[in-house]
Amino acid sequence: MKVVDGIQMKMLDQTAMEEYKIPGIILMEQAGMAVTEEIMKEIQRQENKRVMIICGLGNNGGDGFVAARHLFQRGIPVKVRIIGDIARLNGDAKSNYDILKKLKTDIKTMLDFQDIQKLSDELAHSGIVVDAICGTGLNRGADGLWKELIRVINQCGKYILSIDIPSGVSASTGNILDTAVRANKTVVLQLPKVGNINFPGADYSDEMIVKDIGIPKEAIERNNLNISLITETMIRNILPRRKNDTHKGNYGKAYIVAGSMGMTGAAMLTCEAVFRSGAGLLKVAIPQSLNSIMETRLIEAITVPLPELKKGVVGISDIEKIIKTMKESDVIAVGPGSGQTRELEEVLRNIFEEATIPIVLDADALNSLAHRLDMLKLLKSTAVLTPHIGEMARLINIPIEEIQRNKIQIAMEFAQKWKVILILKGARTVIASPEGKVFINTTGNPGMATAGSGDVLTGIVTGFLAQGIQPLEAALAAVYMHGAAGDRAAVRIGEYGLMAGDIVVELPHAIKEIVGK
Ligand SMILES: NC(=O)C1=CN([C@@H]2O[C@H](COP(=O)(O)OP(=O)(O)OC[C@H]3O[C@@H](n4cnc5c(N)ncnc54)[C@H](O)[C@@H]3O)[C@@H](O)[C@H]2O)[C@@H](O)CC1
Ligand SMILES: Nc1ncnc2c1ncn2[C@@H]1O[C@H](COP(=O)(O)OP(=O)(O)O)[C@@H](O)[C@H]1O
Ligand SMILES: [K+]
Repeated sequence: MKVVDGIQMKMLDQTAMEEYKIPGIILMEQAGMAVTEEIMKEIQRQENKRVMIICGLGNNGGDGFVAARHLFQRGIPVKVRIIGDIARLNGDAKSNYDILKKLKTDIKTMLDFQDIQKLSDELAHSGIVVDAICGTGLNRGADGLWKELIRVINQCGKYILSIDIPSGVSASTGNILDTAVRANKTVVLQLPKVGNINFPGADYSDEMIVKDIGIPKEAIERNNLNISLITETMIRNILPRRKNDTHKGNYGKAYIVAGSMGMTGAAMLTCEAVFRSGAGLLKVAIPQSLNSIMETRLIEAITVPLPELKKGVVGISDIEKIIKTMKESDVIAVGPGSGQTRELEEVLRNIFEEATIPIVLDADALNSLAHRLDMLKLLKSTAVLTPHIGEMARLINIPIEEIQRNKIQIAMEFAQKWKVILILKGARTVIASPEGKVFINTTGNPGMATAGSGDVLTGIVTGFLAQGIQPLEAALAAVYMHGAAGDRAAVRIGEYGLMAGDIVVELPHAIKEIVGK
């Protein structure tokens, strides 16, 4: 499913109106009707059926006017309060205001703090509050009267339904510009906005329902929208069913270079995830002194002990052995628990120069790259980078907070600039492709914020790549399944005690649910 930012939604509205000749007032009518439908559902559930609709002066407010009219016609007690001077109403919103006025509904404007206080008193008698203050048109933080209005709405304790996006949330990023309405439900118009999906906007949107307002599918396709939500259907189409007449050779040879003294566990988790995502064979290169630990725990993998220059870490002296095994493999992953050394940079340089297979780079491989991003230019094959936000900050030398505020834009620019697939991990992982496509993942839960869960993701991407799934598709499927496995684990044992190993345990079940066997 496509997701849009504020600008893309405006373009889409324009395409519908200008090229498909759909009058804006018809779109607004459908938006208002969709909202009415949802309000009517809530009215069935609420004892107090009085509705208060709070409108701004833009088209979001216009949607509110339409809903007010439909509720009025159905005999529902409804009041409309407008924030700002109605002399500034125009276009379709003005037309709908005029109709409401003629119908002699209870409409008042709010121009000062006293009016907001009056609203506060009135809200005590309302059952449902509709937030139609502002939608995709938000252009700055809600301050002054708006701030007070939002405070009063949030404190009223009534059921709050937002139209399109809770007022105060940026549709393009999900950031809260100062303050925002905390909705119980958001009726999202036509397509989800980035701000409904990304945090913190997703928390403010709460329960969401996407409603068609009549923008033609063709118009949506024509706009070349570059952001999508990863859906279950998408993943079902990516992950093939296993054919009967096959052997382990058909499911690929994965090669992992991971682990160092004190971090053998990272390598272990990655390797287990490789097998649990269906790869046929796995070789793991591990510093010699750690080999016996690895062999005891992971009996299915073949270990390739590396002679060590320094005890417990991979070094440049190992490179010939690494390259030789790489040339016999279908995918290589480097980094989980590798330890950050100057030597690892050199190991990476050699791998980049020689590899013709997909490369997955995680953790210490990314930290090593941070000083030498230019090395990515050496790549002859596709690389998938899996930084969390801290690693991303180190990679591009931008503060964490700035990346957090602008995840999509930053991920997109990085993937395009360096021609890699970027998996920017977190609560709502963003995947960006060299072609400028961006995907947002919604599976996963805070229980996964625990040591080693990133190593598991690296193993899943590597496992899917080993099986010949195309890099972007492998990244999408891995991120989705990683979250889905985490969600299963959270259902079983809760979020508190969830450990990375639990994600590995649930992974095959999560895959089976999607693939069917
Ligand atoms: N043809 C269209 O464009 C349609 C738009 N629709 C609705 O219209 C919304 C977008 O409408 P608009 O672009 O008119 O804008 P909004 O209605 O979202 O915003 C209203 C106005 O508030 C002002 N504003 C923004 N931030 C403010 C702040 N912090 N403090 C004070 N004032 C502020 C701006 O001047 C803006 O024009 C969508 O979210 C959707 O609900 C729907 O009616 C469907 C059709
Ligand atoms: N709140 C959350 N919601 C969804 N996924 C999460 C959440 N917290 C963490 N995750 C996922 O867990 C993984 C954590 O990875 P990472 O930080 O690299 O862990 P580690 O370095 O310990 O292996 C990422 O894939 C991330 O998307
Ligand atoms: K709104």
